Amino acid sequence: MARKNKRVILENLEVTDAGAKGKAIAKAEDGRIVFINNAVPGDIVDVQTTKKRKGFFEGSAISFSKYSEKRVEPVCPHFGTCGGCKWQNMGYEHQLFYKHKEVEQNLKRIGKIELPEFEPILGSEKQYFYRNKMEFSFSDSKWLTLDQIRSGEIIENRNALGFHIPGMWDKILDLDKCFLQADPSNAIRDFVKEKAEELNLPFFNTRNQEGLLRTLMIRTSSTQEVMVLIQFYYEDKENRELLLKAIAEEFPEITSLLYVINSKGNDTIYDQEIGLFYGRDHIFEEMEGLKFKINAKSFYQTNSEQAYELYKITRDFAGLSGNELVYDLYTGTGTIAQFVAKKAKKVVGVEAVPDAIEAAKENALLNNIDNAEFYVGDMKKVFNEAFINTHGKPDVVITDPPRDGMHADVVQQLLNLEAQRIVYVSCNSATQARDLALLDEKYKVIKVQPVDMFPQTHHVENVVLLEKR
Ligand SMILES: C[S@@+](CC[C@H](N)C(=O)[O-])C[C@H]1O[C@@H](n2cnc3c(N)ncnc32)[C@H](O)[C@@H]1O
Repeated sequence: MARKNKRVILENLEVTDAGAKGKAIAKAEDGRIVFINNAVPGDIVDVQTTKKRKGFFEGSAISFSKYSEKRVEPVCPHFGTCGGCKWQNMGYEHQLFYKHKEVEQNLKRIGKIELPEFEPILGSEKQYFYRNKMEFSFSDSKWLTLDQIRSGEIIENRNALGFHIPGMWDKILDLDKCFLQADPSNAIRDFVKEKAEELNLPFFNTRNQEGLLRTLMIRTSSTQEVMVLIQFYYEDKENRELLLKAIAEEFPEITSLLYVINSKGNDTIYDQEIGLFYGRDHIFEEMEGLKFKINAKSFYQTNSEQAYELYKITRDFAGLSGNELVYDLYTGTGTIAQFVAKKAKKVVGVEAVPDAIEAAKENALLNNIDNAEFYVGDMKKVFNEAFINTHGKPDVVITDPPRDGMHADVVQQLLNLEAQRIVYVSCNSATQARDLALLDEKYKVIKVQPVDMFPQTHHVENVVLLEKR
């Protein structure tokens, strides 16, 4: 194993592409692909390898003999250390180009199906401060940069509140500023850290599982409401209340101040009881007059403005006239279902998470939507003949599965169903391409529209319209 990964330096590589997990791509002299961190297409670089396999290398650019014209100066002081925005050093028009290219290559190479000309990728109007939800971790063992270590300076305060260093479960980057969520996000995070230190509250140590403060979640919304949740490792009522009271006083714009006492090994809150310190236990998002109630555990698309664009494309591709029975598979909290309900006879949403279905039903009531029904279930199990007999054969199916795509049994059931149209929304065009290849037996791809929901990252959403042959 050690031999396999023996580090070498590959000199003078011309970076020609970007894609796979945000890495830049070049070809080594022996023809092997090299996946490179910290480089941009057009750079000429020397690469220190970190991984060596039969068909490829992985590594980081260590010196540059030419800088690409596609480069821009990253705005964030944490670029390069923080794993969040790997493409911040590439102009936005180039980010869009490589996202579009990745979708196209996946659909062509993996799908191997007949494709129409793609719609140009839809960029996000906001390229920074577009997220409505951020989660930060507390740690008493802050990540030190190489410069800090080399300086020999003794850094006594190792408290941090920020993001995990990529690939390091116990090391947290202490953030000065993050460009992903609009104010008051940065101000709240900074204040919480300062106040916690003033109160001498211990930051968490993941390795030893000790310390009081675990995570901070901030949600902002298009209705200008703000939700803040602090996760504690154990109950220390006096200090918990001191900290939360100080936050409430400093930020009157917070409409929902929550806490969790979580003594488990991991810090997911989904199986934990949420405590309400101040305000309501939820905030609202609004889209085209529809209201969506969001609690601490709710899923909601993290780029609200671009989610609206994505949903409009989805509804447009569905081509509804008002008479159709629509299935919305993997419906989450039923946002797409409610978004298309006005234009359909009836919508049936299916989702595996019971809480999400509860929220979908509550939101439908809130929005006076009486032609949408929601059911809990694992698609692979519930999407059967009995389900179809109960709810009817759909005219249109909208499907928005997780990154793994659809289970082969679900695809087979879609083939059996023979709905006139399928609109396939995906956050992973590789698995989408695999599923499209299976659907090709009965469906032709009519339209393809990539959408950028996450500027500065390599992630890309893709909407495909299929029609029955
Ligand atoms: C990409 S999200 C789509 C959410 C929703 N369409 C939206 O725009 O908010 C995928 C959803 O699929 C659900 N899911 C994952 N696996 C599932 C399965 N096997 N059966 C049903 N739902 C599943 C997840 O819980 C998640 O809500």
